[in-house]
Amino acid sequence: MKIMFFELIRIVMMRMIAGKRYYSENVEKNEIKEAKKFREITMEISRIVDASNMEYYLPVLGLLGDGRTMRNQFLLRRDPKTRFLRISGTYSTLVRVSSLSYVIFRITLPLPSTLEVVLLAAGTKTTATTMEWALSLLLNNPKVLKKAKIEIDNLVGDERLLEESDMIKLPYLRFIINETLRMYNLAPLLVPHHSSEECFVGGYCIPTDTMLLVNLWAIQNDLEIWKDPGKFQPERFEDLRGTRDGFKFMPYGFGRRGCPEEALASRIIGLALGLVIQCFDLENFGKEMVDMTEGIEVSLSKAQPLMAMSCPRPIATKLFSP
Ligand code: HEM
Repeated sequence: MKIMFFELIRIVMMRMIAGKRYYSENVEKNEIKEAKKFREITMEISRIVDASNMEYYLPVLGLLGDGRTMRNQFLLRRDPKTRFLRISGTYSTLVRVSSLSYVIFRITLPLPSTLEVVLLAAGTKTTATTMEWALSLLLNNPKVLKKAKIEIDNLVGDERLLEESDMIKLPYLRFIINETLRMYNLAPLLVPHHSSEECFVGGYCIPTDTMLLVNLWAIQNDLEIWKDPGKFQPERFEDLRGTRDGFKFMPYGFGRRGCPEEALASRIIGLALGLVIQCFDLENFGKEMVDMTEGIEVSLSKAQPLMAMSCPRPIATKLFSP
């Protein structure tokens, strides 16, 4: 499941950034090599984002250069004629009008932008791994999974697939995603913040130029705020008015430096997870519960990738049969 969710997100991100899929079944042969390289690089980006950087402690090491330079050169290659971002192969005319790369290029001309790399770094692992956690939790809680299935079936029926516009009418699916983000947030310490001037936080004086970490995990699992925080109970979100109700739940951070793609991420996760639930009967691989051990990276990922057994439901057979 981990591989599939990552592949899906890479495709969505590249459609957004470059205006085309990074890989599909009918790509030309010479593009396959580039697609593989791109996949390796996005995996490397995740590793780098998660790792401590020796350069922070010994700045002189920066002079030696590292894989990031190579990565950025590859990702930021632009077509010499059009100057559009080149990730894999040539571009269709669609790219010229609809890709983020085009918009950024128009704004930042003539400087190459690293925003695309930032989006890949910030958006790929967060979204894919949240889906993996959510599905792991559902497999360990079959009653919740059944309830989600009933909600989707009642709304959508068996003649069509779930669509983005349905999301607003599926509160239980939304509660499941919220509960996943409460328990397993990919950014348990958010992103380090920095005080540009002296300020007060919780009564403490924070001098200028201080790095501030917010322990989001502690807030979202605080026994004084949440009843049985270790239990997966999507229903608890029924009583929560507004997502950030008193700042006890803020999986995407808050304020000017909060995640700019909260709406995009929740739509992608909702739609992808909803479609998996709608189209497949899923079971644990083996008799044991899914292993929920957390990895050791800075971002909260699973130590063991999720494996699941899936059987297409009648709706999938009906809609996908040739
Ligand atoms: C489940 C999915 C996601 C989660 C949980 C998440 C969470 C976060 C968090 C906690 C922050 C830091 C906020 C803070 O420190 O106050 C952040 C920042 C950011 N996120 Fe997301 N994010 C997700 C998906 C995405 C996606 C899909 C994209 C892009 C396509 C994205 C782009 C960014 C960027 C660019 C920033 C930095 C914003 C800044 O520093 O001003 N994120 N995200």
